[in-house]
Amino acid sequence: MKRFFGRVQMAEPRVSDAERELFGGPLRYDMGWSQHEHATLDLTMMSALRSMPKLVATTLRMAWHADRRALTAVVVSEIGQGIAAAAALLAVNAVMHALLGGSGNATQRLHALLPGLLAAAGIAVVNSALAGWSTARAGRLEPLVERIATTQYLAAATSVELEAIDDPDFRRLVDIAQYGPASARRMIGACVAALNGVISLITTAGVLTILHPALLPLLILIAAPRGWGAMRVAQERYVSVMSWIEHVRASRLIGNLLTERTAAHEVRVHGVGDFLLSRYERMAESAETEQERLASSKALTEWVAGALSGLAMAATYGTMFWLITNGHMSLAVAGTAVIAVRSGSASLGALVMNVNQLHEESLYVRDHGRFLERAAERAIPGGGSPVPDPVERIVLDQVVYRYPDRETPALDQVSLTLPMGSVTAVVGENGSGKSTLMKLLSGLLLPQEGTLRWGDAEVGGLDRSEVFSRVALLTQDFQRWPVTAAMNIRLGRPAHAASPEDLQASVDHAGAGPVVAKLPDGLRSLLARMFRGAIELSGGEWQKIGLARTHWRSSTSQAGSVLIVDEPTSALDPEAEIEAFDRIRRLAGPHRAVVLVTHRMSGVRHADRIYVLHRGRLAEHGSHDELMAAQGRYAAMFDAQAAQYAPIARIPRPASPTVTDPA
Ligand SMILES: Nc1ncnc2c1ncn2[C@@H]1O[C@H](COP(=O)(O)OP(=O)(O)OP(=O)(O)O)[C@@H](O)[C@H]1O
Repeated sequence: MKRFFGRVQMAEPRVSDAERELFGGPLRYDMGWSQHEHATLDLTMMSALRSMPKLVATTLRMAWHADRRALTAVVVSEIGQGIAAAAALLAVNAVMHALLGGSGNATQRLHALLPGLLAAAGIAVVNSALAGWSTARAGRLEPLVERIATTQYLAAATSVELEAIDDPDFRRLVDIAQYGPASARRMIGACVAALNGVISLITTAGVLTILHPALLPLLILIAAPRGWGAMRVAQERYVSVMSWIEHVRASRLIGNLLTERTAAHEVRVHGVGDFLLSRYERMAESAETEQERLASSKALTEWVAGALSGLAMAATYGTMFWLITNGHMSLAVAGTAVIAVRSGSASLGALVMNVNQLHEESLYVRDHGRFLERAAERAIPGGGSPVPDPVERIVLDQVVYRYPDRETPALDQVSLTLPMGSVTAVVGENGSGKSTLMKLLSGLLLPQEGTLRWGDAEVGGLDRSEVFSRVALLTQDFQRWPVTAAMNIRLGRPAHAASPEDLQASVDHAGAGPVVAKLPDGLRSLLARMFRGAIELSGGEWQKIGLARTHWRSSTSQAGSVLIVDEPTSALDPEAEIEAFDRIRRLAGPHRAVVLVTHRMSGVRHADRIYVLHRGRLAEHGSHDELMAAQGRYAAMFDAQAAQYAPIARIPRPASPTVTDPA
């Protein structure tokens, strides 16, 4: 009994050997479905029914905002279908009476049938027209709701502070909420179906009560086991999905790795392909065993539900037989009742399934709503004062910045000045805080202590979109947009319309002329390997396009701007690197400051001022000559790199390991 009526238990996940070998145990993604685990496992028929009105209201509100006329049409047509179903039953009743309860000869009886039959046929035509109307209007509503929800999601994701994007909890919410829009779309369909189910159930129940009051409880008795069966099967499926979601993800991860372009080299040369494929098969086999178990369990539950429903049906027919033989019910009413009971139990079964689906989808829609709320809390504030004009310098004073999940600050009491027209270099070992400093300078992060001022204005009080408009960024991992070469450059300032000819000066400045000349369609060539006919550039060629984009942004910026370049030459050959540093230096102008971050010491020696960071603190600063004379950290770094190019007197060879011959 407990097998069928007890609480559905979460099965202990069975980890395949392949998973243990690869991941050290089950992969546990802390996102998506697992967040719904408890909400979903709580799903009982009562809790699902209790939450029904709220869910329907949420969906209807969304649909109302999307297109109120389409929504009204759907509701009207669904109510119309319910009324048509009731009218059809009454027409059937009239036919039954004419057939079984009428008087006269056969011809007269057949004539008496005609009005009922004609009415039933007319109602069927109206009903199908209403169903078609509902389908067409719901077909408009569904994509509309999905589009609105997707736009809300994307707009919210792009409007938050960078700090939120770096926050793992927020990222998780971003991941989960992506399923919301599709669920909102499916909820419309489920809602319409549920509405249809409720209306036809009410009308059928009304007709049955008119026919005989005893028939309504009997209808419930027939439908209840099927409803229970549907709910039980759904619960078992949820629990299985919960238990197996991590394993499904693990095998999907392997599948992706096998086909990913970035892994293609090692998959082939290191023989990783065959190895991972065999693990994939073993993991898939254990998932198939679970599917088989689930199918058997479903078959058994449905059989029990069917048997109970059959017993209830027998009891119903028995009662009807008793009512007829004792003269409490006419044969005609009994005939109509049989049809009404059948259609009523089908409606109830479908309703249970739809409520079930509504509940499942609503979990994702709720996540979507939660994400929108959290994103609004963490959005970059709008408004603020304009950036002063002119700005003579940007000044950091005793700035401290600590990442949310870190104890030690990434930047600790850092002070520096960027005068317009100057080139400032920032150097330091890995993890010393250079990139964090660049994020602060570009307005992506705000100081937690100390001040950052554009002219006399504190950055926190400025209109951030104006600050961004004064910044040009070129980082090592700059975006390689899958669009044409021209658009790749123009996206440095997308709001500024430009023809490929307008971009030529930027191409020339970046030394990207030969790169563009090689492209089949010049600047109009598509740069994206995933599309047919597109071209893939090498890392160094991409960096030249990136530099052209930076030039385009700088050349279209207003007075008082800053150009931030972070490791811009890592993929360039030595000659191109020297040229690139020269071009970047030339971008400094009377109203533009350039900040350069690099590990290439040769690139910074011509900077006006060099700042050396060490473990988030400013270790020293000065010109190249001053810092070399000081013989501190900078001089040590510079000398270490220079030594690699010094003439080699004698290359010491490492001692060969002694190999003993076992023979
Ligand atoms: N998003 C982040 N969340 C948490 N900690 C971070 C984040 N980004 C950087 N850090 C930490 O802050 C410190 C400074 O990192 P940063 O990237 O600024 O150094 P860097 O000098 O640019 O290093 P590299 O030369 O390797 O690029 C490091 O300890 C790093 O682990």
